[in-house]
Amino acid sequence: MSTRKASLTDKQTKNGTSKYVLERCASINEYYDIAFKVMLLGDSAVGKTCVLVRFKDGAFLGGNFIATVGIDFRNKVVDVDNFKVKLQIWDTAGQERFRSVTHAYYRDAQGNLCFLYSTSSCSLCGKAWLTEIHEYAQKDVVIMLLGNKSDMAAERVVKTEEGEKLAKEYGVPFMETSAKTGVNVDLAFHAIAKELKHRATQQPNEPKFQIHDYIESQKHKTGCCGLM
Ligand SMILES: Nc1nc2c(ncn2[C@@H]2O[C@H](COP(=O)(O)OP(=O)(O)OP(=O)(O)O)[C@@H](O)[C@H]2O)c(=O)[nH]1
Repeated sequence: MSTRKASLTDKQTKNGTSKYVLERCASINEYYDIAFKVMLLGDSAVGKTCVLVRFKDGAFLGGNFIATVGIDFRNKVVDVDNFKVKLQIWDTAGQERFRSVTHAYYRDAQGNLCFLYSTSSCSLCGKAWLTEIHEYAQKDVVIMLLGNKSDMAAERVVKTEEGEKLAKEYGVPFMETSAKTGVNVDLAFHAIAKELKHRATQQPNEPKFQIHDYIESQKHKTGCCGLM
């Protein structure tokens, strides 16, 4: 975890009044209070890159599938209870041949989003990834299980209940996402950001943040599509 504040500079406006302006570069993403690293894990083609692009740019990468080579990352700053939380999100390659590259990044990540594939019969893939997280990641890493491609109802093989059962077995939250429609994508990242921020700033007498309850309350509040 690292923290940084953009510097405040006292500047004169045209009418002589002074006001604070944030000194920052071209991107608003430069300013944040606290930062965390989050890894996206799962088999090749489950949709890790597409979910990340949906969250970062609000767009869907359709068309030809181009597999990630090694590892890539993107940053996004989200608002959590008046805190600017920067998520540095590592998009890992799902292909087996890059596994040793991925292993090297586990120890620095505070959050892991583990992807299931709702349209593949590989319901046990999620289990393999969760086992791997327990082997390589920090002990207190925040984990979430996602069933992506929920929009492909006709091709669905893994049932919602199977994802829920697996998540319950490992004591982690579960939700179904779609990079195509955007369903629950923002909610997944916001929930992770909120949990990480609470853990980092929680006062001894403050109640623990309940990520499961938060997800359920937001799902109901926002209907089909997660946080707007
Ligand atoms: N219908 C639908 N297609 C999706 C969704 N997410 C991803 N795809 C498609 O699935 C394919 C694989 O998506 P990627 O995001 O590249 O998969 P990945 O998990 O990053 O794969 P690797 O880089 O090999 O690990 C692409 O053709 C996407 O367009 C989704 O939610 N719905």
